[in-house]
Amino acid sequence: MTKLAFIGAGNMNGAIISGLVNKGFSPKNIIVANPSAPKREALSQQCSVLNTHSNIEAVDFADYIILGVKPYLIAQVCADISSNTSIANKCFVSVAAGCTIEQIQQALNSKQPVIRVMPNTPSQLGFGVSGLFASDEVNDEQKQQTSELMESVGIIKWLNSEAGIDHITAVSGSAPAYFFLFMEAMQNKAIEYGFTEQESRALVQQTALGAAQMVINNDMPISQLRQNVTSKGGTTQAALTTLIEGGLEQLVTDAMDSAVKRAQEMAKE
Ligand SMILES: NC(=O)C1=CN([C@@H]2O[C@H](COP(=O)(O)OP(=O)(O)OC[C@H]3O[C@@H](n4cnc5c(N)ncnc54)[C@H](O)[C@@H]3O)[C@@H](O)[C@H]2O)C=CC1
Ligand SMILES: O=C(O)[C@@H]1CCC=N1
Repeated sequence: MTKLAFIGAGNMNGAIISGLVNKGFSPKNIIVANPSAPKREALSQQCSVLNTHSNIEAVDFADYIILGVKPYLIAQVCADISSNTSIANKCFVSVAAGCTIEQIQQALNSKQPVIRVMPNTPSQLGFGVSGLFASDEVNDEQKQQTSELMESVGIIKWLNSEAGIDHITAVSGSAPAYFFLFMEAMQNKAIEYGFTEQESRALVQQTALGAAQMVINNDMPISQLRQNVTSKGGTTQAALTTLIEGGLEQLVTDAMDSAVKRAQEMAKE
């Protein structure tokens, strides 16, 4: 059975672990490493996975090492692992934004198989999106197993180039936060109208869910779904005109370009 070591017990690794365990992946085959106890112990208790303070112990346990620390820590963590234990036959999977395969292999001091995955936090609920790109050293079995792993928490897309990871970061990795910001703004306005915080949240979340379900369950273009809500001269048209004249579409594309640019900058830092 495949054994997984998650390095870092934070938001993203936590979301993937929860998703995997919810889908029936055996928690006995998962270990999570984090230097400080509270997060790893909470995750370990919540998902019944093994935990350790030692990255080395976690690496020794597993075939796949999922690197889920902040990007600026990836090189340090990799260097520490490779100088303290054998990494032969281990496949490294990095979820870090703006951290290239070449940098990871350099830090590991070995042309190790490395797969970059750009997931998102809805993986926790099985609604994730992950972009994947593999180094030349990754074999078919490792590709297959990583596909199965990430497919168990959402949909996946193998990318043709490593640069595609930065694009999918803008499209889906960072994107739950765009929708959250939109929903926060709507919730705040609903509160201003006099709904309670709880009522406002319920109204906004159900509307967002309904809109996503409409997109999922219809073949028609999203623009058609929008038009179906928009009566000529009506309330929706008034609202959309405000959004469009305020530059929403340009803002969204600019925001996505900013995410790509930031990922590219991070790779140079
Ligand atoms: N949060 C998100 O939505 C997404 C995050 N990512 C990537 O996931 C990675 C982690 O991000 P988050 O989970 O948001 O951060 P986080 O801060 O929630 O988690 C990082 C964890 O690493 C632990 N840590 C620090 N030093 C360590 C070490 N030396 N060894 C082991 N663990 C250590 C921290 O204690 C923390 O629990 C980043 O590289 C980010 O680019 C990728 C896609 C989406
Ligand atoms: O904000 C970040 O840099 C990470 C990568 C995608 C989502 N969170």
